[in-house]
Amino acid sequence: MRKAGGNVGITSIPAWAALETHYQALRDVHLRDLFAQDARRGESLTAEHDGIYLDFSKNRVTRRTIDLLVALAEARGLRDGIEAMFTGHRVNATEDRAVLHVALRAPRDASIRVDGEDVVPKVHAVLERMSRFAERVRQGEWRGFTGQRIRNVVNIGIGGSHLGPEMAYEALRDFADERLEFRFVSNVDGSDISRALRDLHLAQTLFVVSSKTFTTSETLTNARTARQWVLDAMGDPAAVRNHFVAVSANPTEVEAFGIDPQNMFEFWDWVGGRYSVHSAIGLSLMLAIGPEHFRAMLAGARSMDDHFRTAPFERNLPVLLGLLGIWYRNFFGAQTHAVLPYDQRLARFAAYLQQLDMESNGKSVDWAGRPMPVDTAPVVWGEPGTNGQHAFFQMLHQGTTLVPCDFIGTIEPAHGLQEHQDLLMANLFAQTEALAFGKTPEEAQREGVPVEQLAHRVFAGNRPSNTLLIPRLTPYTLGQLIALYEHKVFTQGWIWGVNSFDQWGVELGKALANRILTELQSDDPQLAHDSSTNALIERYRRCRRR
Ligand SMILES: O=P(O)(O)OC[C@H]1O[C@](O)(CO)[C@@H](O)[C@@H]1O
Repeated sequence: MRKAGGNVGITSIPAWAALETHYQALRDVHLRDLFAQDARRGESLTAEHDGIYLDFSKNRVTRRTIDLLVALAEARGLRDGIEAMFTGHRVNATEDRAVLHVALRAPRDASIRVDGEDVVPKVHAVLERMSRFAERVRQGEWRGFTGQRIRNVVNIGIGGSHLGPEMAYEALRDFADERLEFRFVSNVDGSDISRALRDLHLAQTLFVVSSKTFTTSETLTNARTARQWVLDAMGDPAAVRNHFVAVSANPTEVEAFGIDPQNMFEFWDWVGGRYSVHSAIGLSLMLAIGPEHFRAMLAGARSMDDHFRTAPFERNLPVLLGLLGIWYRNFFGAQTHAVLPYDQRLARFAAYLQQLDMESNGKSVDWAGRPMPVDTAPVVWGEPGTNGQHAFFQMLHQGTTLVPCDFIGTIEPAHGLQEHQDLLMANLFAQTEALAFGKTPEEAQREGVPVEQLAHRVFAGNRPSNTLLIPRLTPYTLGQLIALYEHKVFTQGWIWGVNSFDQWGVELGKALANRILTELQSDDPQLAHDSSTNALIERYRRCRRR
């Protein structure tokens, strides 16, 4: 099969050269002029799918830019890449694995084969097991060891086994069963688990240990601590059965940890950790919002999957977001990308996207191991509006760095405070307008700004943004939003020609930490690191509590 981005270096193809030339002509054109030249720009440079509206008119592009970017996607074989992913080809070439998070939301009657086996029935079988289990806990049938009803659920996981469920739980709390309390523990820093458990009654607490590999040291350390506390509280190893379930792709390690495989919910090596929120990794979320809402989230993601697979690139939301990202990263040299949800419920969305984007495309070699001739993943970051406006927006408006932004707004809130909502949305629209159009010295002077302050009080503008509007934040629309960004990341990775589905870059630090851990816990003076690391270890050893 063809690999990501074909075999020719991205900068050597005519589509890239055409974009270079076009960039030279457009780089100094102001958004003010682009809007002045086309009165309908704000309506025409938009795209919509199933209620999700994207306004990309406040980008430094013309229709021709989009055509050239689409031509780049075509030249890099994106259409084939999408088909390869959706049909179970091993697009994760370095790990020789299929990439099938889309199978997690495939309808029951679909068929997607990996090594000749249809994976869709397996997906639905696990979903049904999860649903039965979630209902038993929510109805109070699944009890703690001493017979008490489960009131607290603690998800223990990290990275993809944490960020997705935590983000989605925060987003969808309005749909959650209020009789249950949810906590998400990830950091190996003991303050995380001790704070999470401090006020919980362990006899009423269920731990969901989530780890694809079930070898991740942070998760296993936290899970061992939780297990010990449960054993101390209940005084009987049999209590583990009532208080611990696992979500994993590794039944052997789950059993070795002491969790009955009957209490394990499975997913598979063709689901990447950062793409796993729709798998059994979503169990804690399902416990919170219930199986029906969880299935609605899958349906939303499926709607975006179908759109990504079939819509023409110039109207394809994930493809457009991906192409615009490439335009800024590779032609304007933008180093970061801000994601700014004007919805407090999406407070963890940027953190979730950081892993999705940066762990996927933060690569400096292509799929064949050749050095990348162009930059790949930007630094993804962000905070909800309007909070960010009172923190870092100064830099977005007047700093020396170009930061393309995605603004995400929800039209209808879940609360009835319409005045708050109008103010929130007024701020969102105002920010995108201010970033794009700025304020000229003449405008500032007309407002009475004294000449000596003029330089400080003008806004250059021409700072690009996308605006995404969603009708309501529901399980369905959250599913759409997650799939939108998953496919944006795929689009970029495929066009750049990197493998978006491995993460070897996290291994070196892990291996060194294991070695240093032994050294921290021994008095052997022999240290063979660099002088800085040696001195830090020695200082810690001298001062640490014994
Ligand atoms: O689910 P696991 O196997 O515990 O891994 C957790 C996370 O660790 C990573 O492997 C990187 O350290 C991520 O890709 C993954 O989401």
